[in-house]
Amino acid sequence: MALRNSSKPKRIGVVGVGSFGTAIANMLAEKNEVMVYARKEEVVEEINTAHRTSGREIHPAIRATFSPEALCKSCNVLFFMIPSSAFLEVVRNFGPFLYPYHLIIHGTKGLALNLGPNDSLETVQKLKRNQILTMSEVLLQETVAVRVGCLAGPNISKELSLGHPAATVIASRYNEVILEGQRLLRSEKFQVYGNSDIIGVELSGVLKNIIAIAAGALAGLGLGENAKGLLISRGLVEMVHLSKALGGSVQAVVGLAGIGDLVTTCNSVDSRNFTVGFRLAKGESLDQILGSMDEVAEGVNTIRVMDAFIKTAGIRAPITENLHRVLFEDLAIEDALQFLMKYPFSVDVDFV
Ligand SMILES: NC(=O)C1=CN([C@@H]2O[C@H](COP(=O)(O)OP(=O)(O)OC[C@H]3O[C@@H](n4cnc5c(N)ncnc54)[C@H](O)[C@@H]3O)[C@@H](O)[C@H]2O)C=CC1
Ligand SMILES: O=C(CO)COP(=O)(O)O
Repeated sequence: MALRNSSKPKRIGVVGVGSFGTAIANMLAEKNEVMVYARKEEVVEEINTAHRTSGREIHPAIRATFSPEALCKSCNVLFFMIPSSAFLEVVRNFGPFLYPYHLIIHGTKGLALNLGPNDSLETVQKLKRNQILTMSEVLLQETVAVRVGCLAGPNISKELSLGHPAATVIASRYNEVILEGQRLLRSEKFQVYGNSDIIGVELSGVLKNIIAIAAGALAGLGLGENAKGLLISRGLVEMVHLSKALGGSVQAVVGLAGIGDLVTTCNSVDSRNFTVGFRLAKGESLDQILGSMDEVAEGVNTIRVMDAFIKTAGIRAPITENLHRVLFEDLAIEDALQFLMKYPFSVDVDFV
């Protein structure tokens, strides 16, 4: 089994040049040779000649390829920066070219399903834990890669691209993944923390999107900062319970990837999840909103997945359950809010 590829110095690979992939590739390019993968030939051409794509500047030193094989041969470290809806397909395309010496860090804040070939969320309706995969679980299940990590934290890509100060968490069971992520990304403007609870950190990034949709809805209804404080604190409690039920630690949720990202996303008009909630509250339908967005709002699918899990696990997650009704069962946002205000939350903090 090849554990290390010791040939000449390698580039750092980035898979996906959307909003977040571009921001991370540009940050990596400040101190590393970087190669990005895009599936479309014209996007590769545009990056290599004009150093831009979709209106975003690409660091002139970055090279692009549309070949998974070329990327895997050129790079020992790969950052997967694609939406969860495409993650399995992309990982399967890369699988034949990945070896155990590859170190992979993903930045995806969504979930995948592990169902039979003829099953879907509609047909199964209830989900057990082993039918839900975080992206690190997809990587470990689908490839021979071992040293896998995730990157999560309050990292709105637009702000990263402007060079505003920020921080993230690299989580992995392998300390060398954390150290390598820190070495590659840390700068005067970007702090990188480590955490060994990769599942807890991934789930923190995934679950805060649900609360961000709710925060956008509160803002859209013009309900003020007291209501937002209430939502963020109850949302944190709900994130802890859901994360624990899925195998994450409390410690991960109360860290940068949990509460840090929760506060950022619940306050940012640049958050796609916040925007979905805001526009819903302004009267648009979910289909209208998703049909007009070019970028992914992971929280919408996460609410579907978590609602199906909640039903099976027998836990209560009133914010998620009510948002599910709003998004998929035509409950009015105002009625969901009424329900939540009458919900008998009695203990302030019940997880420490
Ligand atoms: N944009 C942000 O501020 C942040 C995003 N994230 C997470 O990063 C992930 C990606 O988000 P964004 O970059 O914002 O999304 P995006 O929608 O801007 O870009 C997604 C990229 O994936 C590519 N892609 C989609 N399907 C593909 C396929 N089948 N094969 C190859 N490439 C494919 C697209 O071409 C595009 O380059 C999401 O899970 C998101 O939650 C995390 C932190 C911040
Ligand atoms: O996760 C993010 C910032 O940390 C980005 O949030 P959105 O996906 O809602 O834009």
